[in-house]
Amino acid sequence: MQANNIEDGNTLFPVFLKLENLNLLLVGGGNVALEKLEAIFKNSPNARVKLVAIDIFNLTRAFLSDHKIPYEERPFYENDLEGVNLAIIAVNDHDASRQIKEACAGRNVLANVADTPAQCDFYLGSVVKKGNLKVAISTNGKSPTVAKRLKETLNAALPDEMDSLLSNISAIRDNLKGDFAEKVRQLDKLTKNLSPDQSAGR
Ligand SMILES: C[C@@]1(CC(=O)O)C2=NC(=C\c3[nH]c(c(CCC(=O)O)c3CC(=O)O)Cc3[nH]c(c(CC(=O)O)c3CCC(=O)O)/C=C3\N/C(=C\2)[C@@H](CCC(=O)O)[C@]3(C)CC(=O)O)/[C@H]1CCC(=O)O
Ligand SMILES: NC(=O)c1ccc[n+]([C@@H]2O[C@H](COP(=O)([O-])OP(=O)(O)OC[C@H]3O[C@@H](n4cnc5c(N)ncnc54)[C@H](O)[C@@H]3O)[C@@H](O)[C@H]2O)c1
Repeated sequence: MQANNIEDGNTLFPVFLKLENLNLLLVGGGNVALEKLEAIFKNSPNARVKLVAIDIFNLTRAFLSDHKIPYEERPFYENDLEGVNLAIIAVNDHDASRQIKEACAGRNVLANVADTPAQCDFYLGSVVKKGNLKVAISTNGKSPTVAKRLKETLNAALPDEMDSLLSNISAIRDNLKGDFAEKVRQLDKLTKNLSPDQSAGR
């Protein structure tokens, strides 16, 4: 089954993962592995990650030490997938990359294959974060650079007060009385001004 046919429009289904509850294996210790580590730990500081790479670059090694991430400096072995839920394959050898992806598929481990978008079960997104608010952007693999630029635009456009707004609404939400429909009605009314169409809501 093809995970994502990038020729037929954007069929990706976005989700937000709780990486502190999942085991992630990162294969590769070079520049891309470091970028993926930075992206993971910026979002999920308690992510459960281990890394395996033949050679680990100094900057990657420093990041691993700083974040107390377990690693082994050797080639990938299939046993590395024991207990693993997700894998990111960031190696500079296409044959090895494909073989590691096949090993993942054989064990139902979802894999991101950094050198081959067509083989990815999931992509990483470009992430805008304002406190509790998180917006993830994907261009369906067409242009990560455009995703990065959109991130910068949204980051500038979203007010910094977004987090206090979320905290206030969350407190109100916890104290709402009534049945589900009544709660939805009250929350829609309270947040009406956030919609560009201010007549929206019930
Ligand atoms: C969003 C972000 C998340 C992250 O990595 O954290 C991310 N790439 C980022 C940056 C970035 N990546 C690349 C450049 C160089 C310029 C350029 O090529 O545009 C830059 C820009 C830069 O670094 O400035 C090169 C590149 N990337 C991929 C390939 C392979 C290929 O396309 O064949 C190549 C070519 C390798 C080569 O030529 O050798 C593939 C993927 N990169 C993705 C995500 C997935 C699709 C996301 C989507 O749907 O939009 C996907 C498919 C798989 C994946 O990696 O998950 C992060 C945003 C940073 C931010 O937010 O600041
Ligand atoms: N998806 C993205 O965002 C993105 C961005 C740029 C580049 N890329 C692609 O990602 C790949 C990796 O790029 P890089 O700059 O990190 O390369 P790199 O040369 O900096 O690092 C490659 C790493 O893979 C390791 N490795 C190779 N074979 C291995 C094996 N069998 N088992 C364990 N480790 C192994 C090496 O030891 C090294 O640590 C390239 O193919 C590149 O084209 C992807």
